[in-house]
Amino acid sequence: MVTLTLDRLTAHYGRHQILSEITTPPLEGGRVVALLGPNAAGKSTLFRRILGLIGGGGSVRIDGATRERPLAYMPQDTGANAVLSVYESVLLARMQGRGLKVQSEDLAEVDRALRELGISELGERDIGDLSGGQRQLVGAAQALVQDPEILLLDEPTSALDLHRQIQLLSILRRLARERHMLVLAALHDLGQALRFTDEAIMLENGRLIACGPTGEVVTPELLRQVYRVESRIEACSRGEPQLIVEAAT
Ligand SMILES: Nc1ncnc2c1ncn2[C@@H]1O[C@H](COP(=O)(O)OP(=O)(O)OP(=O)(O)O)[C@@H](O)[C@H]1O
Repeated sequence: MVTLTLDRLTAHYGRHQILSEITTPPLEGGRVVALLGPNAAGKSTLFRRILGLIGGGGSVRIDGATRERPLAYMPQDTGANAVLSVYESVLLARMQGRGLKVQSEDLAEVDRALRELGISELGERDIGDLSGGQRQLVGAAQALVQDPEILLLDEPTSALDLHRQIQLLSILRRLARERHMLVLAALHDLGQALRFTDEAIMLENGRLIACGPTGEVVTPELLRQVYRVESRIEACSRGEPQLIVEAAT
């Protein structure tokens, strides 16, 4: 089983230190982990640091990976390249690190990723012509098609309508279980984090404030401290925890 462990990880932009000594226990494959924290807390910076796109101290340890490229990443702004069709862009993502010879298995994986995300009918469209939500789903397909052992998603649901938010989070949870994949997703919707993620990491001002089972991280006390909101958590009629936010303080 793959694990990702962060050990005293720091990151800086120029002379500005953004992350201060982020340490986590091993985050295990098969789980969905929410990366939480207010705007500018350092979530995107942590992704970039894990990927080695920016420098800093400490270490990122990946144990138990069986592939040469265990990580796939979906950035917050997936951008668009108007000269590619959706199908081509997802195939290109699939071929990263696999050379240029496209095998039938690669085409099958592209079809599967598009189908999983319910966007098969967009295959022929230019990605520059898509809506923001459609583009975000294509970004998720580009990451998923790499069949990673660790999937990093920076606010994957921010442009999606409610149906697609729930659909994507459900798919991620199912694929994490089926493929023994670790999913680390930055989310702003703490209610959805409570419902769809197993564990959570809470950042504030570049510091790790809490890390553990989501129900132990998303608490009224911590939300008051970190998000400055008054909230309560109640069990719904099915017994699942629901976050009710009453006021910003
Ligand atoms: N390229 C950069 N150069 C300098 N500072 C940066 C750069 N990118 C981000 N920062 C700063 O680093 C801090 C953390 O930003 P980051 O994007 O990691 O936060 P975030 O938690 O992802 O925020 P949000 O929820 O708003 O997306 C912010 O103060 C931001 O202004």
